[in-house]
This record gives sequence, C-alpha cells and structure tokens, in this order.
Amino acid sequence: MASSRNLSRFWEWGRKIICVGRNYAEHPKELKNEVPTEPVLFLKSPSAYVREGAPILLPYYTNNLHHEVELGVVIGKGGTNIPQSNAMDHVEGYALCLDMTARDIQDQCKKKGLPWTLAKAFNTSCPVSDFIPKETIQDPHNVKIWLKVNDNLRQEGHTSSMIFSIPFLISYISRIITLEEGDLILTGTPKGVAAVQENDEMVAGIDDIISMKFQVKKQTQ
Ligand SMILES: O=C(O)/C=C/C(=O)CC(=O)C(=O)O
Ligand SMILES: [Mg+2]
Repeated sequence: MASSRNLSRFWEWGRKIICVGRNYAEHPKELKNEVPTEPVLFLKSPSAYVREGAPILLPYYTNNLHHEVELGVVIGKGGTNIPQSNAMDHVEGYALCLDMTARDIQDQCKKKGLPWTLAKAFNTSCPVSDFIPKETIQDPHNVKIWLKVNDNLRQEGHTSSMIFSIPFLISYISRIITLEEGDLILTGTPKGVAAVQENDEMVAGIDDIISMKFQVKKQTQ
C-alpha cells in the first residue's frame, strides 16, 4: 500500500467525504424513489466528521433529522480513472459511518430542484467509528450493519444487498472526482431510516467487529 502517513485518524486529514445514495434497493423504495441505474453521488464537508464522545448536533433549521447507518471505505492510494479490476488496491480500510440527514430539508430541496447541501453536509452530519484496517473485514460485501436508537433496533442490513459494489463505486467516482489518500466513501444505507430527537442515544455496529455510540444534542447558537 502506498500510504506513507498513518490513516488510523483519517477524519483529521480533512479530505473529501463522498456519499453514495440509494445504493440498497429497499431504501429508495421506502422513500418512494426510483431504484437508480447509475450511482447517486453527493458530498459532505470535512466539518461533518464527529467522533465518539462528542454529540451529533441537531441543525436549528430541521424538524426531522434521520439516521442512516452506512459502511465507509477509507482510501489509501489515490487515483483517477481507476479500473474496477484493481480498485480494492486503493482501499486502506473501513469505518462505520452515519449519514445524518435533515429529511424535511432534503424533501424541500428535491421539490425545488436544489442541491442537498443543507440536508446532508452540516457540521456533525458524519459520525465515524475508529478506523478498521482492511484485513479485519475479509469481504466488505458480506457484513451486517445495524443501528439501535435508545436500545430499539431501527436498521439492519447486509452489504451483499448493495446495488453497486465497492470496486464499481471506486472506479465510477474516480472517473469524475480524483480520489486522494484519506478520502472516505459512504456506500449507502439499508432500510429503516427514521427520526431522532434531542437526547436520543444511537448505537451502531458492523457485525461484532465494531460498534459506536452517539448522543443527539440541540445546537446552541
Ligand atoms: O432521494 C431521497 O429521498 C433520499 C436519498 C438519500 O438520502 C440517499 C442516501 O443518502 C442513501 O441512500 O444512503
Ligand atoms: Mg446515505
């Protein structure tokens, strides 16, 4: 692997967070969207990163903040036009991620044909787990991701249900946006997305490989 710096704290690098939407057929169906024939992409800002011990902040402008549990892929070796056949050589590891989404704002943006930035890219919209070295997950298309809110199971999905595989996504994205060491790709959420309230506690995991816990707090202005 070409990585010269330690990626174990990739969230401190301030690199791109590239998100794939509607990548589990069951999720677009629950939101009454079409199942895509090409990946749906959007970005989060580096200030979206938040780590265990710090709260997820409810943006002041939403009344419907949703959780989306997702498998994150951490890029070790950058590239443009990466062929699918060696895409996995560009992966350094994984992370469990939440794609926190202001669903009411996203719905308004969709109706107006506006970008999703306010709904998806706000501060603390990307809680991440510790870095998971690549060797820890033998097959990233064969793990279960899950999320509980206040001890109630809300989301449970298997990465084998992804529409577009990780090598396909790396290759597809790198033809549009050059991938760099330290970038994070969120691979989409399974069904079960729903709202969280102030003081809710979310616990999420990848099988029994890793888990993380976050509390939701109101933003103080
Ligand atoms: O199109 C919608 O209404 C919602 C799409 C998403 O929020 C997509 C994702 O972020 C996802 O599927 O993970
Ligand atoms: Mg998502």
